Amino acid sequence: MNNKILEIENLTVSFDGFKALNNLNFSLDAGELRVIIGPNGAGKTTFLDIITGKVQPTEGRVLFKGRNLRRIAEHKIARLGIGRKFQTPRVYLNLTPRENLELSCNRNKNVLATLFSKTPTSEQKTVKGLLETIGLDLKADIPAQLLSHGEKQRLEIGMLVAQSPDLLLVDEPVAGLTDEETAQTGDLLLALAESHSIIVIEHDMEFVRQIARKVTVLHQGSVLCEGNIEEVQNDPRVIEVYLGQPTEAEAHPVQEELV
Ligand SMILES: Nc1ncnc2c1ncn2[C@@H]1O[C@H](COP(=O)(O)OP(=O)(O)OP(=O)(O)O)[C@@H](O)[C@H]1O
Repeated sequence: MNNKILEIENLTVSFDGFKALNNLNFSLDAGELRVIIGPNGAGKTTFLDIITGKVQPTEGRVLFKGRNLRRIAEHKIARLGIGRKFQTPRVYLNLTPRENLELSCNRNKNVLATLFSKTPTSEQKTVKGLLETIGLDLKADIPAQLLSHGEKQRLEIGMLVAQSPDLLLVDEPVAGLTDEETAQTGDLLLALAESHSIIVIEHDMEFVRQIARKVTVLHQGSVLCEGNIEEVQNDPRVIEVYLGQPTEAEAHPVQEELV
């Protein structure tokens, strides 16, 4: 039986002739947590854009649970079970964490209906469990604008999980977080990995070390290498890619960590 939740075959994405992704092949097992790293411009964001249907392949294909995603609209792909967390938190700041999660649990209702109708018991349980999972049970009823950046990030991850996606795509979840918040986010992703397939894009190598089992390195739109964190860090091609771009080291400490 094929236990791949995601298969990407010979994928090329050209923007006016420039190949942001170049004959890329990638697969993810159901239940796997994968971290993707790579220097600026390697194609990481485009890689996520292709999976969510924001960008269409020029060549090649993306299969999600065996289904070709070509020409399926973004919102329909989301409904098929792919959830994406962007870098900047997108929570309703005037609502509480509990209300934000209730809204996400029931996307069919609008904001007013969610706030003024009685929440079914099953949903209350889900929200309670999620608040505990994301470590916001004690701050469940204060406006989200009073949360720290890290707490907002965890809330948004919770909102994503509330929609019950099979595959979670998480883009740089610890950018701008303190060390403590970074560790908490890592613990949260590890907990979620027990019941979800997750792809995380990240530059922070300390964080990558905390959560990574298998790492994929992208470079110039293709997979440069894959392996566990030690294999990847010691791979001469990876060292070369990061060493060859001294200005990148200033932008992202990952390169300094690797050398
Ligand atoms: N819409 C677009 N039109 C033209 N070029 C684009 C477009 N989107 C991305 N690119 C180019 O494709 C390449 C890959 O970009 P992408 O944003 O996917 O890289 P990245 O690995 O996410 O980089 P970063 O770490 O800086 O976010 C870059 O050279 C970028 O300039």
